[in-house]
Amino acid sequence: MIYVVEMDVNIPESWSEDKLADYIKREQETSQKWQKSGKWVYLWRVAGKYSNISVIDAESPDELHQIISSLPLFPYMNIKVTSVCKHPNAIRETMI
Ligand SMILES: O=C(O)C[C@H]1C=CC(=O)O1
Repeated sequence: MIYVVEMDVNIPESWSEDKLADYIKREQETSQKWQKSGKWVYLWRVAGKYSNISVIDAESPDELHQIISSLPLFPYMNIKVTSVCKHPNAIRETMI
């Protein structure tokens, strides 16, 4: 199943630079692990916002939740998930 996921990140103002750098480093390691697995297919920055739009190819809603909630910044995100399927007029055979 293909999911389009928008993640808005809200970093608490009280965090030190060191704490933020630690989270960002672990966030990178985790998201790149999923990207290398092939399940996290696209990761784009939303221009002008601390947000991303991602395309995740997960087997089920449970697996999607496992992927997203493994991110260290997960507790600090507002997340919108849209499940998509092939459009009947799409000329490409594959969705991704
Ligand atoms: O920076 C972000 O958008 C948050 C986060 C989600 C994936 C990733 O690598 O970082």
